[in-house]
Amino acid sequence: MPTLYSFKQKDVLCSALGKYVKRASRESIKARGRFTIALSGGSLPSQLAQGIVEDESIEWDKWFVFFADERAVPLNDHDSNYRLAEDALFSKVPIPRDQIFAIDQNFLNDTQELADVYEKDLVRVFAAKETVKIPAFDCMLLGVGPDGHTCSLFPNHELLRENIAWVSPIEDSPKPPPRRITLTLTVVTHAHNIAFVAAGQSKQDILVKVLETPDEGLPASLVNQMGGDRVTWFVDDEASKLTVFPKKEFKL
Ligand SMILES: O=C(O)[C@H](O)[C@@H](O)[C@H](O)[C@H](O)COP(=O)(O)O
Repeated sequence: MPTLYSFKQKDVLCSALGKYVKRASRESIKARGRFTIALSGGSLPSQLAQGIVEDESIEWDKWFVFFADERAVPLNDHDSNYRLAEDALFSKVPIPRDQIFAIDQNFLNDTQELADVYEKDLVRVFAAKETVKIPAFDCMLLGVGPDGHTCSLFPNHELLRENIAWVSPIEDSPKPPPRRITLTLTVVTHAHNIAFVAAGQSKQDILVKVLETPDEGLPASLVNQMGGDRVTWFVDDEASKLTVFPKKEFKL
């Protein structure tokens, strides 16, 4: 069963998220010598940054950063998830540039190629598909949309059934921009630690659906079910106002 933490104030939420990520980083580096993390877009990069940028104990040189999803746009475009993360995080901490995996700008016109080339980056870091059937990220950081989408996995989309590719293209995202790439559900749910972050009134209804009526098969519910106790929700009291799902007290 997932863990739900709800915080009165957004800055306390961010600092708790930061503690969670720092612990995952410490434990992964101790166990495997590095920390592999996938970031989403939306408000997540700045929420994460608030909780970690000032921490001097983080071993940034051991971080390998991927994107849970990315829009097929130039890296300096306002729609780029990379740009969000660059502004909020990468520009402020010394993660080695060659350990930050952005999409390849040469393939923006062909989302299948864009996804395949990005998958090759995963293969380089996690080893070949023949050796590692599914890459296991140390930490997967996700947002959730009001429709229950997460990454670029949208409700009722055929992509939810993809179980061979690690990275898939999508050309018809209901949320603009339509052309994107995304980690597949298989990869997302295989991570050691999976965290959702949701804040504000606009998340009230979707939290009730995802946490209380998982049978609707929404992408965020599927991650919740498949990830089980590896899934942690960081929400604010505004977002969790309507849910009766049991909340835990945050202690780390
Ligand atoms: O690619 C996208 O369309 C966004 O990145 C999206 O997936 C985002 O993660 C959610 O909509 C939640 O965003 P917020 O947490 O900012 O509400």
